[in-house]
Amino acid sequence: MTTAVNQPVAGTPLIELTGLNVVLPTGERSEVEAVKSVDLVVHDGERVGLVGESGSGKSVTGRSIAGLLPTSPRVRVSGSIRIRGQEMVGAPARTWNEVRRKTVGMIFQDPLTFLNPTMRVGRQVAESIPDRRLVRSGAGGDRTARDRAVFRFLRQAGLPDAEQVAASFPHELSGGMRQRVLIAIAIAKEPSLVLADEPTTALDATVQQHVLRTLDETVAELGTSLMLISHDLAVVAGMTDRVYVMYAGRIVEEGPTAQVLAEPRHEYTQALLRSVRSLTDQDTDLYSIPLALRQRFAEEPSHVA
Ligand SMILES: Nc1ncnc2c1ncn2[C@@H]1O[C@H](COP(=O)(O)OP(=O)(O)OP(=O)(O)O)[C@@H](O)[C@H]1O
Repeated sequence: MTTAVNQPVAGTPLIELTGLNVVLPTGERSEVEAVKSVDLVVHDGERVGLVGESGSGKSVTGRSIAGLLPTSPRVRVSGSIRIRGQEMVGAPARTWNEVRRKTVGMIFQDPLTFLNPTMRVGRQVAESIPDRRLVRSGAGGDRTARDRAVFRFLRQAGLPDAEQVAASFPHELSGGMRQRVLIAIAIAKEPSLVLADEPTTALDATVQQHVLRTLDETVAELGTSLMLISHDLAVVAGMTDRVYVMYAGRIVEEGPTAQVLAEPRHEYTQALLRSVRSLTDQDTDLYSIPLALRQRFAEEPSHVA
């Protein structure tokens, strides 16, 4: 069967979750309803945030979109996951593989669990470049063309010393560099959606800001959609147009990011915002909350009451 999961379909959202429930086993006789009745939409070119405290169900929602839930037969998924209009609940593994190859590029919190420790970085990026991309660029599929593309993606992901990075093993790179490698791998696939789950949580503040900037610029350059999962409102405020707030497995609030931050309706969102506002006001980078909020509100006064 041929699927067309990477082809835009007029009037059809790129991602559409409807009444999604995910139950995961937590022990021999116990389970958790990690995601409850979630409705969520991402359109082509949109930047959407998913925020909430630890354990609220953000990652499980993200993994549902990438078909990366645990494989146990005790995992129960109900409701609907449509990708380019195609129902994915119950879809065979090969359809999910195709989605991950062409449509959804994921960036995880911990690159070391994703990267192969025994393979040089360049080869890992090379393997994610689809042949069709090289052929379209007129380069054909030969080794040199692929190497050139690898260096280009690494540079695009904020690694100017691309040749050296490509020749390295993951453990030879810093945390920030590894995270950029994941960005390179994700964008090399030319996905319709970059799904970044806490992409910078493990990094220190300065590196975090650089990596976020790279992700921001790269997504803008490629015109892909972005779904950014974070417990950190600061990150989401600076980089998304629309935000979903999750609490205890449910979406409790959704709207334009500036509006949700300016006039949070749900008490949980208000509490999230209060805790962020009590943070230091000394940050000066775009991706630190006080400034991010100020800039957002300054740029979009129509959203502010
Ligand atoms: N592989 C798993 N097996 C069993 N339960 C899981 C699994 N992954 C997550 N859970 C549970 O599902 C619920 C939602 O977890 P999830 O990881 O989606 O939260 P989160 O909002 O992403 O939190 P964090 O920011 O800490 O990652 C939690 O109760 C968690 O313990």
